Amino acid sequence: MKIFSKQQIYKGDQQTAKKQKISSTELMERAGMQIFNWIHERMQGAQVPIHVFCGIGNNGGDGLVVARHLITYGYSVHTYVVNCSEKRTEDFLVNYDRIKQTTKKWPIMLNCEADFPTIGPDDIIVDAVFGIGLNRPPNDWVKRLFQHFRASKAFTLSVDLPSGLYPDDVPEDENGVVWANYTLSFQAPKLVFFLPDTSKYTVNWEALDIGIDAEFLKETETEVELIGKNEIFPMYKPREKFSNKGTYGHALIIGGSYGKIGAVVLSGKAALASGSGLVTTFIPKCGYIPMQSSFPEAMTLTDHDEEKLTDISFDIEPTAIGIGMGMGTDVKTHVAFQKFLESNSASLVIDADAINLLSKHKEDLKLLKAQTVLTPHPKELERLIGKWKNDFDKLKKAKAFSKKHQCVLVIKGAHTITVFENKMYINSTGNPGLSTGGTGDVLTGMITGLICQGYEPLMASLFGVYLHGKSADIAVEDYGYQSLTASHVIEYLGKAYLDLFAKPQMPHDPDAEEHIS
Ligand SMILES: NC(=O)C1=CN([C@@H]2O[C@H](COP(=O)(O)OP(=O)(O)OC[C@H]3O[C@@H](n4cnc5c(N)ncnc54)[C@H](O)[C@@H]3O)[C@@H](O)[C@H]2O)[C@H](O)CC1
Ligand SMILES: [K+]
Repeated sequence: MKIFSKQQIYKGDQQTAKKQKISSTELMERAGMQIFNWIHERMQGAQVPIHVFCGIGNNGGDGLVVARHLITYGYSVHTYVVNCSEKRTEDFLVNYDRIKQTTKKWPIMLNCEADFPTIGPDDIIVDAVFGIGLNRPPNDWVKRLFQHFRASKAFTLSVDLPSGLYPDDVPEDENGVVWANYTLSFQAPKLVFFLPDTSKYTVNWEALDIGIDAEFLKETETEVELIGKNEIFPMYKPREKFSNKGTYGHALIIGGSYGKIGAVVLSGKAALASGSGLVTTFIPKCGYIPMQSSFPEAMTLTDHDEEKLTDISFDIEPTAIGIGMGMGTDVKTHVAFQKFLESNSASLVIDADAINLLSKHKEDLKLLKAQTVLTPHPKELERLIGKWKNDFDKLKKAKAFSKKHQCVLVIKGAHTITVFENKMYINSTGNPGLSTGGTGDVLTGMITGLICQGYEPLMASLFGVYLHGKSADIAVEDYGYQSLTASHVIEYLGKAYLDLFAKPQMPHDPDAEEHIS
């Protein structure tokens, strides 16, 4: 699913109005009507007080449309105008007139803290104060209004995005933002729903189809995409009938040190379970017996050093190599890694200590072949690209790094973001059960295994990250967040593959569109 920038959203509105020969007021009516339908479907006329807070821009206009329909359907509605500026938009004014013609209970003007209404914990707040047009922090009294919402504990439904959130920046003050239970976003979600700094402002989100011009949606190239089953399924490469283990490549997993052989076991098993035809592991000598006994499907090569990697040489021709898990950063290991990079010609996935070695010796980065995949967690990323001011700065730096070194950066997190040159892909699967040792090793193995089967490194990364999260989502049903382990993610990989063929995700299936951020 495409995630549009603020400028693209405004352009899409204009193009829609022009192509469909409707006014912007009619588009607002459609948007507000969708929100009303969503509420009405769930509330079925229940007489719970609904407080609709409207700003003075078009987000406020949407709020006035919602309030008008709620009033017409007999709900218990209190409408307020958050009077924070004199500059009302035209469509706000049209809808301000319309609501005054619908009810004698006109919207109440809020100008300062003394005007705040009492909101009960069982009431509902509709937050339509600011949308994507916010261009400066809200006034102090408006910030206090947002804190008043939060203190009330009422269910808060935000229109388009939680007020006080910019679509393309991080707010400086978390008290200046509405903390929503649910956000109904028009047409597509916003990038801020997925970033660590800003995802906390809405527990759930859903995108409502407001009929934006289909050609605009199809033709507009976005910088950001949300990756779900609809995007992943077309990438899937079916297994051929007349195939053998050689058809699906040979993965080589290089890593481990004394006490950290398990990381390579997990990675190798994940490469195999993702479908690689053959798997060889390359580890220090001390890991030979544990590896052979715990992972009989793998072939094993060893370094001549007992406890660490000092000389990465082998006489096999792997299709793809995953390197770094449990490897340590010993000086001798660094020399071996550097020599390996100089001579390697296979596709490469770099993880953990191999990333740390690259961060420590930035001159080695020039040894990376185009489309090398790096899979850092946030701390490893910081060592690699330097500190960032906020998530947007992080993404800017990550894009510059990817462009400079022509590599695929898989930034691991609650919503893993894969960056390649100027594009960013946000993963939609996974859960907090994945916050446990070894899951990163499993991901590296999976991406390596997918490259072995002929997936391009970027596709392998997107597919791997998706399947890894999906496997955890299925496994968590049996194990719960606390007990989920990296081994379960490998064990359930088959179910994650099968899920690709389960009931297709319908574009308008409400279950499919509800998301926890
Ligand atoms: N396709 C769609 O997504 C549609 C979206 N709609 C809604 O329109 C808003 C965007 O409306 P806009 O008028 O551009 O801005 P906002 O309502 O978000 O509000 C900002 C408003 O207020 C001024 N302003 C900005 N910052 C502040 C501030 N700190 N204090 C006071 N005033 C401020 C600014 O000048 C704006 O005028 C979008 O989110 C949707 O909700 C359409 O209704 C339908 C199509
Ligand atoms: K809002």
